[in-house]
Amino acid sequence: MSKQYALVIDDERDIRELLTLTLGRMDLLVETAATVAEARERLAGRRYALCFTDMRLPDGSGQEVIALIAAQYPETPVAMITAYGNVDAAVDALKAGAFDFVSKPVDISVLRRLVQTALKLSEEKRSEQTTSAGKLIGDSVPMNELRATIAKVARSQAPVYIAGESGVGKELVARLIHELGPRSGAPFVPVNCGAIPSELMESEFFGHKKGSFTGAGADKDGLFHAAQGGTLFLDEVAELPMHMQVKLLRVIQEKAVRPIGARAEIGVDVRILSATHKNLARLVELGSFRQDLFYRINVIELRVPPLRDRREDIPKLASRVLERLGKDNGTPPARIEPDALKALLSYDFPGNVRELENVLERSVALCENNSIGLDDLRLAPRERTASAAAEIWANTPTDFGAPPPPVTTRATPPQARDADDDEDDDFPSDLAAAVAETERAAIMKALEATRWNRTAAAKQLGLTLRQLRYRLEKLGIE
Ligand SMILES: Nc1ncnc2c1ncn2[C@@H]1O[C@H](COP(=O)(O)OP(=O)(O)OP(=O)(O)O)[C@@H](O)[C@H]1O
Repeated sequence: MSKQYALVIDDERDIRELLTLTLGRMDLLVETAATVAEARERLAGRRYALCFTDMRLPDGSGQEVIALIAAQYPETPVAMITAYGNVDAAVDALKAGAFDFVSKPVDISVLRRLVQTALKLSEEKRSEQTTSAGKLIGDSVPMNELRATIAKVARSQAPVYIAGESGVGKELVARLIHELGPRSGAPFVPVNCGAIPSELMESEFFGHKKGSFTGAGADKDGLFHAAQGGTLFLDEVAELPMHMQVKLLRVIQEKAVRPIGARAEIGVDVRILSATHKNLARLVELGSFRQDLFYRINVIELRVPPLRDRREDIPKLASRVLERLGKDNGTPPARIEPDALKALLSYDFPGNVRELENVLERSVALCENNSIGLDDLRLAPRERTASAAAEIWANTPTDFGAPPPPVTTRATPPQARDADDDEDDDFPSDLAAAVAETERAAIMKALEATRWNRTAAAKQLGLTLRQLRYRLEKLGIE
C-alpha cells in the first residue's frame, strides 16, 4: 500500500519538528504548515489521511481549520493540539468537528493510539464511499432514515414505489435497493418510461419474434428478459400509456411475458421498482393511471426528501461533487468560499441534487484560482428562500438572467456594474416580476439567436438543458 500523508499545522517550529519525527516513525509522510493560509494551500493540493492543528495560529484559529476540513475535506480526520489542561478548547474543538485532541507536551504513546484510530477512521470513510451505501451521501436525519428503510426493503421482494421531486436521487435509491438485496448478482435494468415511443413500448418491454411486424428483422429480447433474475426499474412510471399499463399489470400478476409474435409465454422472475416525480395517487384520482396497477407497484412506498429539507447534507454532497470534478479535470478539488457556501445553504434547489451538481460543474468552469466565489455560482435569486433572496439581490442587482461571461473570466462584480447604471435609484415595485421579465428577455434573446435550438440557447445562457427547460416551463414559454 502506498504511504499516507499527514498534515501538521502549528506556528511553533519545535512542535512541527517533534510531530514530523514521531509521525514519520509511524510510517507517515508528513507535511507542515505554519498558518491557516498555508494550511489551505496544502489541503487543496493533496488528500491527507490525518491532520493536526494548533489552536492559535498567526492568521486565524485552529477551529477555523477544523471547520474548513469538515466542510471541504470530510474524509480527513483532524485533531486539535491544545495546551495542557485546557478543557474548554478541547471541547470546542470536538464540537467544531475534530475527532480528538492532543495536549502539549505531547505524550508519544497517546499520540500513537490517536494516529491508529484516525487512520482506521480515514480508511473506513474511504471504503464507505466505494460501497453502495456510501454512494448515498448525507447524514441528515431524513437521509439516515432513508438509508435504514433501503436496507430493510432490499431484503424483501415486494415492489417498491419511490416518490420524490426531480433530481432527488430516486434512481440512486433504486440501485441501492438492488445492490443491497439478494438479486445484486443479476442485472439492474433502468427504463425511462417517458422516453420510449408509445408504439414501440410493447416490443421494448416484452420483445418480439422476427417478422412479427414491419421492421422486425430479427428476434429481439425485451427489457423483462434483460432483467431476468434481477430488477427492472420503471423510471417516470406515470408516463406509461394506458394500453401498456394494462399489459404491465398482467405481466406482474402472471409473472410471464409473451413476446410479440410468439406462441408461448416465458416465465419472468423480476423485481419491479418504480419512480416518478409526479403525484401518482393524484393521477389515479384523475383517471390517468390505473388504480389496480398503482396498488401492484406501490406495495411499499418510499419517499426521497427534497434537498431543501436536508440542507445540512449540502456541504458533504458539494465536497464529493468537487472531488469528482477535480479528478475528472486532473486538478485538486475546487474550494468553496464561505459566502458561496452560505448562499448554497440558503438556496432552495428546485432541481435538487442534480441541480447542485450542475451549479458546481458550471462554477468550477467559471471560477478563478480553483476557488468558487458567490458570483461564480450564478444562482437564480427567485429560487432562494425569501430572506436569502433579498440579501443576495442586494448584492447582485442586475446579474440575474444576463448572459454568462467567457468561461475563463470571473463574472463582473456587481459594484462595477452599479457604477455604469444610470437607473441606480430606480427600484422595481414588484421585484419578482422584474426578475422574471429580465429572465424572459435573456432567454428569448438566446432562443432567437439560436433559432430556438434549446441546447445551444442553454449553452449561451450558461445553463444546462434541464435548467433551461425548467425556466421555460416556469415562465410559460412554449
Ligand atoms: N444522496 C445522494 N448522494 C450522492 N449523490 C446523489 C444523491 N442524491 C442524488 N445524487 C446524484 O444526483 C443526480 C440525480 O440523481 P437521480 O438521477 O437518482 O435522481 P432522480 O430523482 O432519479 O431524478 P429524475 O426524477 O429526474 O429521474 C445523480 O447524479 C445522483 O448520483
